[in-house]
Amino acid sequence: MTFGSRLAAAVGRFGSLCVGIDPHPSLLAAWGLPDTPAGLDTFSETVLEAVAGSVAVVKPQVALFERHGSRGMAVLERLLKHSTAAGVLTIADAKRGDIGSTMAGYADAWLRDGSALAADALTLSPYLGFESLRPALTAASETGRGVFVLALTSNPEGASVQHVGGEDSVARRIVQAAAAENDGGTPGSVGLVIGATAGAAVRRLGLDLGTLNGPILAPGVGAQGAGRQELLETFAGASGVILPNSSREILSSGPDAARLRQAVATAQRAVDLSGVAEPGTD
Ligand SMILES: O=C(O)c1cc(=O)[nH]c(=O)n1[C@@H]1O[C@H](COP(=O)(O)O)[C@@H](O)[C@H]1O
Repeated sequence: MTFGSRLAAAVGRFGSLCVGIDPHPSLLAAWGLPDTPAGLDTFSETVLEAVAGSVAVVKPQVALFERHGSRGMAVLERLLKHSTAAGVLTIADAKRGDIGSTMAGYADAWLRDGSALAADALTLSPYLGFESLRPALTAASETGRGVFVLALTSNPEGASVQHVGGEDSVARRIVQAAAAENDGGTPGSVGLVIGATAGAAVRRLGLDLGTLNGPILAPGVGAQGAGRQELLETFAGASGVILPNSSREILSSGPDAARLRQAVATAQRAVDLSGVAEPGTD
């Protein structure tokens, strides 16, 4: 079964919220945990336990494991395995992108069966050229995994690259290139990352999100200020699954499991777009 189909099924069951597992040093401190691999492990397992059975997908932020070297990455390996065992899909947020020959190494690490770091999907940066991502696209397609390619990121600096080109902007080309990877039938497994805060740019650059036939990861909910209204405005023209991601806002309610669950439920309600009229239709 493809990632696109597995994701659609999981979202149908649990809703579309993606919970980011971002063990920032400040959050570890707030939870009374040491900034060590053991602290990361307790943090990650507590979040997973709180969300298992109620969310479709988690997104561990790789940098925050990598800063602890091999022992941090071992914690991430365990988290990926335990998430799968708990029936929660994983998006490894590593934002990988390299020249083709060495991109194959990243693809083997994150998207191949038997790799200790294999996740259900991986975030990719296309700014060495979309085609340089081919080894990851191939590995994902061969193993039933997915990718999320950065198109319009939620940080203000992204505009200096992604908005370049006017009507034929860099972001627009990324959207078109990703859409070309997804055939029209089953839900595609080549997704995009578009910040939930990027609605004005989506409109100004004229991005057509209706033809992607793949999922869109939408970080920026909560700590970065986006909510239901921003999601509606940004993704009014989209047709596939939208995965709003919230990390710090949810995580700051830990370490108490009941409070974490409550924060997840609150975020799920905030991003639930079902039954909401589209802007301008009321
Ligand atoms: O690829 C991402 O996930 C990502 C892309 C983007 O444009 N903006 C963005 O914030 N992210 C990630 O989404 C998460 C957002 O975290 P919070 O702002 O704490 O909810 C972090 O892990 C970011 O690295």
